[in-house]
Amino acid sequence: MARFADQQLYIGGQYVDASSGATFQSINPATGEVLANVQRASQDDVERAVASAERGQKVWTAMTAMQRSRILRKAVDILRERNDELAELETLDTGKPLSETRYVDIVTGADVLEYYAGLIPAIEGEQIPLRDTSFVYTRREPLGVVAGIGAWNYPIQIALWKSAPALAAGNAMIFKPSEVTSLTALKLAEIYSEAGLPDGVFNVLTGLGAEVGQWLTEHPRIEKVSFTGGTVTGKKVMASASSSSLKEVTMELGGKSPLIVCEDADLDRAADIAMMANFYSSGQVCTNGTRVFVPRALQARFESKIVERVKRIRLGSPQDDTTNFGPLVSFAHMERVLGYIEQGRQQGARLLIGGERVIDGAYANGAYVAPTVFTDCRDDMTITREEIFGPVMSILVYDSEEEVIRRANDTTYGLAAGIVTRDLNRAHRVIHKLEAGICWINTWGESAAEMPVGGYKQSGVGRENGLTTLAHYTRIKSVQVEMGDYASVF
Ligand SMILES: NC(=O)c1ccc[n+]([C@@H]2O[C@H](COP(=O)([O-])OP(=O)(O)OC[C@H]3O[C@@H](n4cnc5c(N)ncnc54)[C@H](O)[C@@H]3O)[C@@H](O)[C@H]2O)c1
Ligand SMILES: C[N+](C)(C)CC=O
Ligand SMILES: [K+]
Repeated sequence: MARFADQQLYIGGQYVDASSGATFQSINPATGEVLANVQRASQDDVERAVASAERGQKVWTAMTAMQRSRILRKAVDILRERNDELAELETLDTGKPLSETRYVDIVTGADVLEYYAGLIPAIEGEQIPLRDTSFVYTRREPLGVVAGIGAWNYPIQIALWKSAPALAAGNAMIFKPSEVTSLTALKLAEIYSEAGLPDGVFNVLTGLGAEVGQWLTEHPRIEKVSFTGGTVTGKKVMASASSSSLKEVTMELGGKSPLIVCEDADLDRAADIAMMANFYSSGQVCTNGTRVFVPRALQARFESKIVERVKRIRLGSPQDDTTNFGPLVSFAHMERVLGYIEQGRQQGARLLIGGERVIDGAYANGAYVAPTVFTDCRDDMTITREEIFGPVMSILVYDSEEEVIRRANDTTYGLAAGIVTRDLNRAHRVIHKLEAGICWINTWGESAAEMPVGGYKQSGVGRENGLTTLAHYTRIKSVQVEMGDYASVF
């Protein structure tokens, strides 16, 4: 018996049954409990959602900018009022501790929605003078119906980071959450309706990526897909988006990001940054700095600071307020991470701490993996080349600035990078040479609404948040006006 009722689709401002008749389960990874049977959208349901979105978008875009801004700001207020309730649901579905979800997941989503709601009246065109009798003006028009496809690690935040700019720009969105964590995206749909969003402007289709995700990506009347997920999947999405209707894409993909500790760094600060960059959300954060480069002379001291901090981690039940390290998102993901840890051992990395599944007492019912640190890692190891997306830190040593920059960039990814040093000349000199889209100096992880985020190389295409993202949910129409004569050569 599931904890919650069967979860339906959300189309046209209401819950509706999927026509597939099929469901999948959402599981609480801390206990193995079945949270809900979630309906799987069919291709007919995708058609229903697109038709509803087209109708809703016409109502939405006919409103004034201030009317749209007020509705989205009302949704912000409701999100903040319901923060704790939504956090508890997110914790159940993801396994992330309440000490995170109460203060980060809904908060950072609502902040981005508030940011874009405020920008709606600022969406403007230009006037370009040509001559006394003629000028051009431009219009920034919405794309129409767009799709969002989310990953499982920050479900409601990702749904908000995609829908906020899309709706602010006057579009309607069909959002597919990850089938691993589908529950809070449906609550967001409820909240948008409660705030006054016209029916059909935000729809949620729960279902599998290879089904619903694919159908959305290929749909000829969907103008853009904003995708968050792994690079392998992202390439599939980009291929079908271009081969189907040449729709625009935003890709927020994987990473294997470097954190460079310099010999003049405050080593306690460097260790604190490395801990947050590897073990927050049990290591399931795309931007994590999982390759920690340390000067050879500081290796032993840095290792001991890391070990003492890992021993302080409070692994526990996500519902316990004192817990700061929960299970991984699923048992399948746990097995993937344990497989990487085994490869690290086999390929000669030296295990400093962790390295196994946690099965003491009740933890045996959950997908718990101990926070793990390898050292003496080489650039050619699987654990330093592939994204693990779990609580596994790899420490590598280096001897010169030139060498560490070269090695930090020696990856097909380019999502994030960071450096810890007291020398700000060196900080900017090195950061400017690192091939990454999201960079931090003497810090790690903060991602304000104003900060555009996205990857270089195979970590992504386009950006989320910041001014630039709003522009990418509009298209420019240029209009030339001629007030003088018109001469034909015929
Ligand atoms: N760059 C970022 O902002 C960011 C943020 C969070 C997670 N991620 C990345 O996401 C990955 C982990 O998330 P995940 O396991 O959910 O990723 P995933 O690629 O397995 O799935 C992501 C989404 O894509 C859907 N999907 C799967 N196959 C599809 C297809 N053929 N067509 C369309 N959609 C399809 C899934 O159903 C899911 O909703 C990691 O690589 C992580 O780095 C990146
Ligand atoms: C946390 N988030 C989604 C912004 C980045 C990657 O996981
Ligand atoms: K789940």
